[in-house]
Amino acid sequence: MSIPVKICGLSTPESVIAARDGGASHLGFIFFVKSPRHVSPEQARDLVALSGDCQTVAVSVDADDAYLDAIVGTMEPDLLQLHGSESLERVAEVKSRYGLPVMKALAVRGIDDLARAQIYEGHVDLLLLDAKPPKGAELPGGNGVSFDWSLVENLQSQTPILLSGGIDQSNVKEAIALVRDAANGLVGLDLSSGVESAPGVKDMAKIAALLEASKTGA
Ligand SMILES: O=C(O)c1ccccc1N[C@@H]1O[C@H](COP(=O)(O)O)[C@@H](O)[C@H]1O
Repeated sequence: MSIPVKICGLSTPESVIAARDGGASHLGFIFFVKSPRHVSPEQARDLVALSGDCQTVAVSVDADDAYLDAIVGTMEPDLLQLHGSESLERVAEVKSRYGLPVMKALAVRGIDDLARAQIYEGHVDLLLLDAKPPKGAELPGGNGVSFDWSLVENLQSQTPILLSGGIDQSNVKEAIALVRDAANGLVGLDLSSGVESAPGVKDMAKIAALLEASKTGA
């Protein structure tokens, strides 16, 4: 059984097509200027035109209304991923301003971080668990690091959750098994640097291989 997989940080037509044709459920576009994966709203709009049946996701980090207006108005995403320290109040504002589903990313290192997931229950449409960035990292996500996945055993969420952070060829089987065995809300995977040959440079063969693994589990 295939599980939902979001391929994030897409910035070229080739990578969008590889993710789409490989069977990705979601395509993510990064709006964060410090990221090597950053795209403008206009670039994203042109890439979204190639997205087929995939859900398109605009990833922002503590963005203000003006920036979100430009992103939403130009790219017309299906889903907004909030990857900063957006409060419950900000999440509610964003949901009502755009009328779009929201996925809140949470940075996890220890068990206490998972408790915060509970706060967003019922207020967001999806949660994404990513590893806390390493000390000194410029990016809040896309750092290719994983948290201790055994922590998710402690989770009980009614809100669907994507597992994220450092998923690549070496650990994708374990990640798929976690999702397939889960009775706690984990429904799919989200990955970015694990399908790259260099920061921001997607590798089409890696995209195809990881998506194939999500179908077969092998
Ligand atoms: O990828 C980025 O550059 C990025 C920048 C700002 C916010 C979020 C970002 N990426 C998100 O982080 C996860 C995990 O990435 P990785 O697989 O560890 O490289 C990714 O899926 C994006 O949602």
